[in-house]
Amino acid sequence: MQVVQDIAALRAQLAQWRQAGKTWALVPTMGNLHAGHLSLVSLAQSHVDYVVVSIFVNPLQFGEGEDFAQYPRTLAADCDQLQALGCDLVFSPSASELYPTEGRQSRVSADPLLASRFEGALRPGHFDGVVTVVAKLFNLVQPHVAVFGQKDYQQWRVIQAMVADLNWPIQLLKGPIARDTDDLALSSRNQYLDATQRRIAPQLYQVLSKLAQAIVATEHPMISWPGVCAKAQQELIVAGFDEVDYIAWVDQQDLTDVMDITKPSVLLVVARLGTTRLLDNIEIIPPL
Ligand SMILES: Nc1ncnc2c1ncn2[C@@H]1O[C@H](COP(=O)(O)OP(=O)(O)OP(=O)(O)O)[C@@H](O)[C@H]1O
Ligand SMILES: CC(C)(CO)[C@@H](O)C(=O)[O-]
Ligand code: BAL
Repeated sequence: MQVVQDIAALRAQLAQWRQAGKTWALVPTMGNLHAGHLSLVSLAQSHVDYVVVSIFVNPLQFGEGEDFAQYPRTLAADCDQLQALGCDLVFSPSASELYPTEGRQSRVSADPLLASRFEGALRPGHFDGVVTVVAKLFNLVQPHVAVFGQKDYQQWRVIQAMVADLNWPIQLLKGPIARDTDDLALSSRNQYLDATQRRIAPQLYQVLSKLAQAIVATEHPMISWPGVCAKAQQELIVAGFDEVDYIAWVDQQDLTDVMDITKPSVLLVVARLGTTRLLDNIEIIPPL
């Protein structure tokens, strides 16, 4: 497995693969890899000849007062895991390699319809930062396939829309949410939790699952939704969460509110334990 920091070395390797008629996938990450990331690499490996994993904590997608400085950076351990899995290339540029122009930077705008609610509302500028770095990575790596996780559902939709809107010839794959044994969605930020918070955290998925079951079992979910949503919110607070940022039931495509199960929808939830925000979601497929 090659580990390259600079764009020239990356391009030299890609040129060889291109000349040999090979296909490759990109799995973009911010590092501190866990089994969720590794599952995306395995998914990528089943579709192409070679897999590139990028590891870059992107300053553009962090807001004022967010955890950019403290975000865990564990490159050596990440590379060990990727090597064991048979990954072919790790691209881990410095910030100055990816953003060499001090003080100015052209940006890609995320679709405002998809990006203005939920994470976009709570983290202004976040999705413009995400799509800008993903666009740069796509231009640099020119992958045939790119893989993202369902855990960051809104991010998935925003990137899917960008790829379609800007006509990138890239096949996108969505990897399912990898969970711990107690069903907590794996996330690098889980390590910010203390022991008490970690015991509370799995309630997020338990409450969300009950909410999904209630929707599927109800004849007129639109009537019961405000009540069951408020109840779920209350259950999270009683379980020990400090705040519920949002619980939403939205269309899988345009992320607007839905009121029945005739179209594919998704339940999104974000709740806080202390300052740590935990994301989770469950897709609801219409009955046949
Ligand atoms: N539990 C998971 N299962 C599957 N994919 C995941 C999981 N967690 C993250 N991913 C995906 O891995 C990719 C890189 O995400 P990232 O490096 O931000 O990891 P993370 O664990 O989500 O970190 P953070 O705690 O910062 O949200 C994204 O496409 C993300 O959706
Ligand atoms: C897609 C991504 C790697 C862009 O920095 C990041 O938002 C993430 O890790 O989900
Ligand atoms: N996994 C999403 C990236 C972020 O929170 O910045």
